[in-house]
Amino acid sequence: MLNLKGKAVLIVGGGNIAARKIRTLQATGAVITVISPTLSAQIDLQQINWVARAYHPSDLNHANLIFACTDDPTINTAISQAVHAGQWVNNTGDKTQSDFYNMAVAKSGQVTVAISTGGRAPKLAKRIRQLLLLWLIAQPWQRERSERD
Ligand SMILES: C[C@@]1(CC(=O)O)c2cc3[nH]c(cc4nc(cc5[nH]c(cc(n2)[C@H]1CCC(=O)O)[C@@](C)(CC(=O)O)[C@@H]5CCC(=O)O)C(CC(=O)O)=C4CCC(=O)O)c(CCC(=O)O)c3CC(=O)O
Ligand SMILES: NC(=O)C1=CN([C@@H]2O[C@H](COP(=O)(O)OP(=O)(O)OC[C@H]3O[C@@H](n4cnc5c(N)ncnc54)[C@H](O)[C@@H]3O)[C@@H](O)[C@H]2O)C=CC1
Repeated sequence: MLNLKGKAVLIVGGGNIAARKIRTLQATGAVITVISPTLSAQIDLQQINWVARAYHPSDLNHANLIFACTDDPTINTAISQAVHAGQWVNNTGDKTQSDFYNMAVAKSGQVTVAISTGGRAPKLAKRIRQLLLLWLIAQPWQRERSERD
């Protein structure tokens, strides 16, 4: 639960995983910059600043939060190692090189439930999220709330 409104978030790489991270970040009001020679069709150009080239270490300047999402483990590692004091990095290909990582989030009405497997089984976290969401939607407080609203 980070408040990322107005924070500078840098995403290196513009593929499938970047697209997923961007979907989650969009709702937070973060200012998102993507550095990548290519961009997945799943990424909405209106929601990000796209710099269409390969990563350069100076790209890290001024970023609050960094996601290394390229398909090149050498680049992802270089990014993890180059972050400055006070910056937090998520190497999406290697949790041992990450200051933080992401949880699966089930949100319904006022309730948010986040699931972590400590990086051991992300697919299981996704499955649990899907089941939890079905359960959450069926709870009486959701109906009471929509009757009140
Ligand atoms: C450490 C972490 C870092 C981070 O990304 O923050 C991480 C790391 C890795 N994930 C890998 C694989 C997959 N990850 C997913 C899905 C999700 N992964 C997410 C989080 C995290 N993934 C963090 C730990 C979370 C935890 O504690 O469990 C979720 C929950 C949230 C999100 O991404 O925002 C999101 C569910 C979204 C949802 O709820 O829908 C799927 C399924 C799919 O894509 O459908 C697969 C295919 C699995 C398969 O096929 O078995 C690999 C192997 C890469 C490779 O080598 O191929 C690594 C690398 C490694 O293990 O270090
Ligand atoms: N954390 C997670 O949930 C998961 C993480 N992964 C990791 O994510 C990595 C990326 O996976 P995908 O997005 O599916 O790959 P992808 O092939 O769809 O995208 C890779 C992107 O990186 C860009 N790129 C490559 N070299 C670059 C450079 N030097 N500078 C800037 N951008 C560069 C490419 O242009 C492309 O846009 C995988 O290699 C794997 O390590 C994979 C599955 C799940």
